[in-house]
Amino acid sequence: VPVPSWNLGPGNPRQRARPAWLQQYELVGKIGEGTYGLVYLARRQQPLHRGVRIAIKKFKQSKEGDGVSPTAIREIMLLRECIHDNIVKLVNVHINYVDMSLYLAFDYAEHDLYEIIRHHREKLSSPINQYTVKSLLWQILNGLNYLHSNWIIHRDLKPSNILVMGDGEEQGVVKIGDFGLARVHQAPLKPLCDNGVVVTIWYRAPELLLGAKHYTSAVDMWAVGCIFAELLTLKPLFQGIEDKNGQNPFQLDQLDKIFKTLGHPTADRWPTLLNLPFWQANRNLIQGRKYENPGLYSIVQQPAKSPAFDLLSKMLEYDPAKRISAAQALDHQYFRTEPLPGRNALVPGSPGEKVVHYPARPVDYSTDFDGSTAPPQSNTNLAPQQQQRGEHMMQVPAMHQPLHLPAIQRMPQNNMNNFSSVNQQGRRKEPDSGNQNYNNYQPLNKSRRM
Ligand SMILES: Nc1ncnc2c1ncn2[C@@H]1O[C@H](COP(=O)(O)OP(=O)(O)OP(=O)(O)O)[C@@H](O)[C@H]1O
Repeated sequence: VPVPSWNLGPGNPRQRARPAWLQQYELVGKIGEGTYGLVYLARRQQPLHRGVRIAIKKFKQSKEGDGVSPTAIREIMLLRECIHDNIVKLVNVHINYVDMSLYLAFDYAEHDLYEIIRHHREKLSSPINQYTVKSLLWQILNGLNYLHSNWIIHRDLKPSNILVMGDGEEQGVVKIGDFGLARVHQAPLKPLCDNGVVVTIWYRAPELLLGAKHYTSAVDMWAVGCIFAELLTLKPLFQGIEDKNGQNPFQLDQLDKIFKTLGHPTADRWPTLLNLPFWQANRNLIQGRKYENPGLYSIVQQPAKSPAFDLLSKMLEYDPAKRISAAQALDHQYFRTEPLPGRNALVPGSPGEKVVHYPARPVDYSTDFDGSTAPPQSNTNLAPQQQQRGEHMMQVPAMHQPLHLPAIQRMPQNNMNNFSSVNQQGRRKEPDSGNQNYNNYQPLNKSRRM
């Protein structure tokens, strides 16, 4: 890839200030901002991988200013141990010892479910085809089954954390990302009271909302159920309004939204309910309104007896002990009925169906690694293919400056009558890399397109 004339040369003092690790990349721009840092798009420069896109996460420093945060360290430890088709791959790690900032480079994924769902809802006004829904779900479960089999709970699954590969050899393959808050858990489960609650409110399992002291892998299955419903309807299933002043993790509105759709939980259906701290403490508030007629099937518009509805209701089972596991879900009838799931989720489900072209991830071309904004560059400096993509190579600066960046706007601006703008995204990080033997590794080899 030709380097634009205004790019930093090796003699430039700012260029020399770049750590060796960062010199392997040409920064394209900023693609996102999460709770713990910024995400950039860059291109690899090594001869064998020249031009290959990569997502670089720069972590904010911890508030205490005492170097790389424990969250980041935890993420890396997890990342290094995870290798799976459906888990985003960590390709490089760097700590800048000058300011103790941390950079992680991941394989770049052009799409995520947040944007795919939004495209169907706002641009196409048409549902995602059944084959795509099934293939996405199967791969999410496959990645999750791998994590759960290795005692890792994700805890922050939501559409923006489910990445999908764009054009290329892995097109349409799902990659679970953002394991910032995932932890290796070992039986017996550790108490979590010191951690606070971490799952974004819309995808948060009822036992967490009611103060359960332990996470189990069932919290991820609840989130997958919510994502499954959202894939079917293009709208978040339970859009509770977060009470930021409330007694976290107790979120009455979120619980109310769940109860309204699934009916009020009962001790018959969920015996350990009575032991949950906020159930007892807020009896009057919670039970003020009793919902008895679950309306899930009318919301997702699936026949109550269909395999899709059966699987969904098993994911949204109140009692975490009875909730379906990822391994069981992969074995469900839904995945054995036509259309069968495939490795490339983004191809049409049947001949004659139109291919959907999802838009490329929006990139803020003007923001640099340190968060500063570069003056607009003339396109005449760019190689033809860069001009076509509208890309500007960024100068990579010295890295000692604080980050003061506005988040990239990902909330829908209009056209959203039924879609509350409350905290849709939820934010956190991801992980991966290592090479261990995994007993439950399940390659995508079961269906017709694998
Ligand atoms: N490997 C990747 N390839 C492409 N885009 C990515 C990659 N990893 C993350 N992103 C995108 O970058 C954006 C920010 O990601 P990040 O994980 O930092 O935050 P988040 O998931 O939006 O929120 P939070 O970190 O608070 O959970 C998201 O849009 C996400 O889809």
